[in-house]
Amino acid sequence: MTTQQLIDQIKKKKSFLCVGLDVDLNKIPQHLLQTEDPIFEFNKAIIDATHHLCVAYKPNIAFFEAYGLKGWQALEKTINYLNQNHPEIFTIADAKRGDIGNTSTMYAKAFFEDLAFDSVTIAPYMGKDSVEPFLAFKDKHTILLALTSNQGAFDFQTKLVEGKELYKQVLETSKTYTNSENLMYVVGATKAEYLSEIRQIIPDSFLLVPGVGAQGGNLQDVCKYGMTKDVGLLINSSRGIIYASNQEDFAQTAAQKAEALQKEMQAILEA
Ligand SMILES: O=C(O)c1cc(=O)[nH]c(=O)n1[C@@H]1O[C@H](COP(=O)(O)O)[C@@H](O)[C@H]1O
Repeated sequence: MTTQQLIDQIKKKKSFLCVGLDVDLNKIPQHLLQTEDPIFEFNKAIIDATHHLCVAYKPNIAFFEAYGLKGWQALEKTINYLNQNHPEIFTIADAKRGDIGNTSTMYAKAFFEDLAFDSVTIAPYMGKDSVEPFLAFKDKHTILLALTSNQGAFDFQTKLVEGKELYKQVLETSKTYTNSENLMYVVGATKAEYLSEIRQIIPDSFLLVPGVGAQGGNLQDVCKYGMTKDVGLLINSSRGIIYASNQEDFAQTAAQKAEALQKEMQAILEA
């Protein structure tokens, strides 16, 4: 998917919501456990109930890998279901990969070609030759971890390296990579106060912003400091939406939570 197609979808739906699919069999409604593929059935129900309210889905690969072969098959069914039924929706493989060049190429093939995701999250710390293999894919997007939502972000990312915070070095250096127009970045919603400075370095790039809801990040602050003329934001919520109910009404309740966020986004876009 091109960035322009994503922007068009945001404008049409008046939403920049990304629903995170972090499926935990201990948290999903009991009745789904009787089905042949509880992970896929859960995702399908959530997608059917929320696709008109969001512009992206982000399956977190850990939650599939944890269930072995069945988990990976459920991931494949989920991305195929999205690509076949909702091709306009932006898909993110939250895999946080990155390795030496030839290995990164294989990761890129796995997520961009075999599974046909639009984007994948990547850890930047192995540098240029670990990121560029992902950037080589046309109309696919590489979402680099810049300043993450968790407390551990302060261990390294905000530390000064040659007089500049490491996450700023990541932003600046990544702009020099071949095909850097295919880059997006992760900035946690819990780090909204850093967004003004981040926008000075990457004024137009899309940001994937996790951490609203369960982690306490604030949507209004993120938009105030991080929004661009083309919105430039994908706000992710996982647990706050998909586990709002663990009863038979789970998909309907998820849709209510998604709609509340979408309405908040619409109000910001129309302000
Ligand atoms: O790359 C991510 O998506 C990510 C980066 C980050 O800094 N913080 C973060 O929470 N995430 C992911 O975003 C999702 C957040 O989930 P909730 O806190 O349940 O909304 C999880 O899948 C995390 O792995």
